[in-house]
Amino acid sequence: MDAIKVLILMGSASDKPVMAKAEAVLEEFGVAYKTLVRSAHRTPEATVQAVRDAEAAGCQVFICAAGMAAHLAGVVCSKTVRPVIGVPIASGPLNGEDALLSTVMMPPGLPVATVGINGAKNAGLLAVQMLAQHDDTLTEKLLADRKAQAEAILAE
Ligand SMILES: Nc1c(C(=O)O)ncn1[C@@H]1O[C@H](COP(=O)(O)O)[C@@H](O)[C@H]1O
Repeated sequence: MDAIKVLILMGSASDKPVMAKAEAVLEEFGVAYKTLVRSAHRTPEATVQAVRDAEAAGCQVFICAAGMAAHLAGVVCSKTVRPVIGVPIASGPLNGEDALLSTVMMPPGLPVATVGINGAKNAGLLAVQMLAQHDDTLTEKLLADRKAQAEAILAE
């Protein structure tokens, strides 16, 4: 795996359209990332291997997206002490409420920073904010982004 700062994992290729918003944020901020489809349920060994490979490649933050019984973020969290951001995906008959609860309700000792249902954009921004703790250039870009958001509102 080439050097990366963020690994995006998603439980199914059907999650890709939502997760494109996280990829767009990382591209906008110039953060090196990789995206893989891996499932804690369907490909458990490959999921663990992806975490190991990503850490060896310098990964600092994991973003894990899954719908329905969303165990991917929790399993990744069990394999790393890097921050894990969980994105509950709206899929299946419960429209993401199942994924939200199964992602956010981690047992004490294993935190997953969970964004809203389909909150892929915020997951990307949160990853950038984590990386910005040790990167002044990213901090400046985040401040410019907040300013642009405020100006867009005030111009309406
Ligand atoms: N929740 C999980 C996990 C997991 O948690 O490991 N693996 C796949 N999935 C989710 O199942 C949903 C339906 O998947 P399919 O569309 O492939 O049937 C997807 O939203 C996926 O993230």
